[in-house]
Amino acid sequence: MLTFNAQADMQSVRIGVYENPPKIMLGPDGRPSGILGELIQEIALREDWQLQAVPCNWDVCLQLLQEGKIELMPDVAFSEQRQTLMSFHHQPALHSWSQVFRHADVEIDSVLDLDQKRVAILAGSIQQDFLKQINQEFGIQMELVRVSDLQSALNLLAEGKADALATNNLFGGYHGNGYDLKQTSILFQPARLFFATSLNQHPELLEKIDYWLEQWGAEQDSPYNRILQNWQSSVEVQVIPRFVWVGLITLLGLLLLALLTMRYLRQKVQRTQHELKMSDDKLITILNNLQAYVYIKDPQHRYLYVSPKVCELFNCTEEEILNKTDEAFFDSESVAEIFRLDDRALMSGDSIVKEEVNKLPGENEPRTFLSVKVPMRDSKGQIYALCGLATDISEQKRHKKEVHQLIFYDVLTGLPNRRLLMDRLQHSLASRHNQQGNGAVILIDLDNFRTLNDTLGHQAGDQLLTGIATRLSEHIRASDTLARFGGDEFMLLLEDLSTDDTLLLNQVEQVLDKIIAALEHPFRIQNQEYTTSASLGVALYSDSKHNPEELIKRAELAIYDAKKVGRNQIRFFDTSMQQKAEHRAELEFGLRRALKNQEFILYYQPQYHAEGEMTGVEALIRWQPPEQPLVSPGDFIPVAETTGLILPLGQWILRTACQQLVSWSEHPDTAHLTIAVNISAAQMHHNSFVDDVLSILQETGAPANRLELELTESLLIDNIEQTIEKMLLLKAEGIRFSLDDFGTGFSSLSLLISLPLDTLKVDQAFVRDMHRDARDLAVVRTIIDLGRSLALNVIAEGVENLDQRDALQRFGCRSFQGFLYARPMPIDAFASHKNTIPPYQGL
Ligand SMILES: Nc1nc2c(ncn2[C@@H]2O[C@@H]3COP(=O)(O)O[C@H]4[C@@H](O)[C@H](n5cnc6c(=O)[nH]c(N)nc65)O[C@@H]4COP(=O)(O)O[C@H]3[C@H]2O)c(=O)[nH]1
Repeated sequence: MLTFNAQADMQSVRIGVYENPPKIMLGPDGRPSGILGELIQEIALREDWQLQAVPCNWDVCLQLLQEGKIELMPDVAFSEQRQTLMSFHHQPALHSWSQVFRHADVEIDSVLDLDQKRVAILAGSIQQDFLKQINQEFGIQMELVRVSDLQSALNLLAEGKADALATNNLFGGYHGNGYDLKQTSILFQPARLFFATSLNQHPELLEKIDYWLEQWGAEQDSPYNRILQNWQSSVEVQVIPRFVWVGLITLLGLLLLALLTMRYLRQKVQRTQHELKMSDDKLITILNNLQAYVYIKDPQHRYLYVSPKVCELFNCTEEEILNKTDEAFFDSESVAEIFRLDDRALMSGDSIVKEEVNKLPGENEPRTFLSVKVPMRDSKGQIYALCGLATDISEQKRHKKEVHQLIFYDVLTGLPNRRLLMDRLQHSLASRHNQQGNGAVILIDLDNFRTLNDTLGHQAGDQLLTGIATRLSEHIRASDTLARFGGDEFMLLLEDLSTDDTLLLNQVEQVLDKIIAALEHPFRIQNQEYTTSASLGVALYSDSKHNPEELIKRAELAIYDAKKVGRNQIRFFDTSMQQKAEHRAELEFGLRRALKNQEFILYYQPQYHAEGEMTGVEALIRWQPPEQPLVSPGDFIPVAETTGLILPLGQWILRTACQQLVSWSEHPDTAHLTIAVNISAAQMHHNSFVDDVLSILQETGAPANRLELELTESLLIDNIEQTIEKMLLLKAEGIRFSLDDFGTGFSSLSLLISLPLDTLKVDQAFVRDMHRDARDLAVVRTIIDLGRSLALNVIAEGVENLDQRDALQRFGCRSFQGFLYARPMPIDAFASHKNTIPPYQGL
């Protein structure tokens, strides 16, 4: 609070005084001294202020000012923050800057030298804040020793408890000599010094100070300048001349720039360090989780680094592995190979990628590693180590092998399968350009395999197939390929055979003999001896013009031909087979079209009783292609049977015959006539045969007892029980059955007895030759006798003349069919047909 001297109206102004020479201090007379002390005395003199010095240290002075216990505080550097607490005049009372002064014994040239140094500072001063920041910005560890007054700081320096002092330049300069202080180049925070009042208090005091400073600043010989000059002798720099100020600002700018640069660099270093740490961490995480073995070895194969996976593999700790070579971990053979590859990479300087197969002691199976070896170079390009990355691919390898086995090998026999054989054949044909030598494919088809399967079961079949595979494998060369080609088919591919035709045939025949011989010996199937045979089809090749499919087809054609003759046959493919095959293909195509375009016609051949009366007809199919001659069934029925076209064709025949029966049933003259329809094996064995026949009967309304189904002996070979079952079902509906071609096959009497037959047909081949061949005559008589004894109707077909008819009748045959009476004819011709053959006169 300002007080006034009542007598002289003098304003009492209390000023805080602390020891900061040469700027401010308490004079021996108890009055403010130093530059600012004397200055304020000069002003007080002129303004009639009764100046009262209140001794305090910096902190206490500030406190007193806040509390209003002093009016003025000298030597206050202006700052934005202080402006919120105190009020300042405008004209700076003094300029100064902060500077680090070192003890003469301590080396400090730059900010970085402050690291680990004890620097004394006035507690709460602006130097304190700044130096704290320096610590942070530069990442140095400077110890800030706080003191309540600057004298204490000097004492600490004198006692060796501080290495440096950060203070204003004036104070440092003033005490430089006395305390062995040396200026450093660390200058910072230039400051403008003012007298301050508590915030917004006593503006009149500040106004007066401004007034006098302005006055005196302009005068050369003003009290202000005299004070400065007086103190000049005690400090090296008292007032900063303008050019020094500019220099200082520049210096400061540079310092700030340096600081900023340093800060930027430091941040960059920190960032880089951080990034390095991050990538280090990342790298360690990656290495720890990598499903690969990573290592670094020196040129002597000693491990310098191993990833955790390597430790796992060797079942050792990192310490146990480092400095050891692979000799400690793999078997000797593996080690030799590892060293060889390591050395190759180290010597050549090139990376190596290789599959390594190494065996670890104690493991039964070797492991396969996909290994990458990369030589490591120093800054001069010298190789100093080898970095490796290996992945265990054993599982994939095994898996790949299994998949390969499944794709290319037959599961049952372990032989190559069709696919692999085709592949090898393709390869063999493709390499014909470069190689001499012919080749052959031999298709081996087991006879009666189906019967074995049906009678003894699939296991027996499998046993035979594996037995055959083993036996045949023993008789072939390593360069030949034996494959399982299908159910009961094997294929043998012979390569590099002679180019001489005769020699080539000899070679192939030798192999065929070996195959036949190998199969001749009985096999042991389910503890029984089982003898088998095979049909062999051979196709030779000598150039690359063929493709694999074509060659296989040729072998199949040959085997087809072999099977036609019987079992246990060998056939070489020849071009006539090819022609036949092509003809068959054409026929098949034509038949499909014929079915669609309804090019078929049903012919009827009458059957007569001995008395001359027509009893029925045999329906015989004809194919009438547009603008082409009629095709007889002998040419197309076999193709229809093998292609399955017989099923739709058979249905058409049955339906047409049934419609004819319906039409005849409407006329008394024809109502008694029967129609015999030929049934093929494929039709009979088809699941829906019975249903198909019955539904056609129902659909057409034909009388079932007028329909006769003609079966052949060969049809009865397979599935006899099932065939009988079907016959009984149809017979129950009134349908009749006749057996064609009886005597041409091998049917036994017991089979004949078990069949629900109505008619037995004497095959036309026996009838034709009965007068030329006594054996045929005997067969004819036997069949007729047999039929009669079984109470079957016996009909002879192919009767061409009266001699034949008469002889047959003499033997007891009562029914006839043949050109003698009529040829097969279309229905139109049938209406006008009359029997002109006189009855037998002999009886
Ligand atoms: N040399 C001579 N031949 C005579 C005489 N009498 C009849 N033939 C012929 O003998 C064959 C009798 O028929 P198949 O033995 O059932 O033999 C038939 C039969 O197996 C089959 N076939 C004919 N039509 C059909 C049919 O509709 N369905 C089925 N599945 N096969 C049929 O085709 C074979 C041949 O039929 P086709 O050529 O019509 O020949 C017929 C017939 O024309 C004769 O006195 N002398």
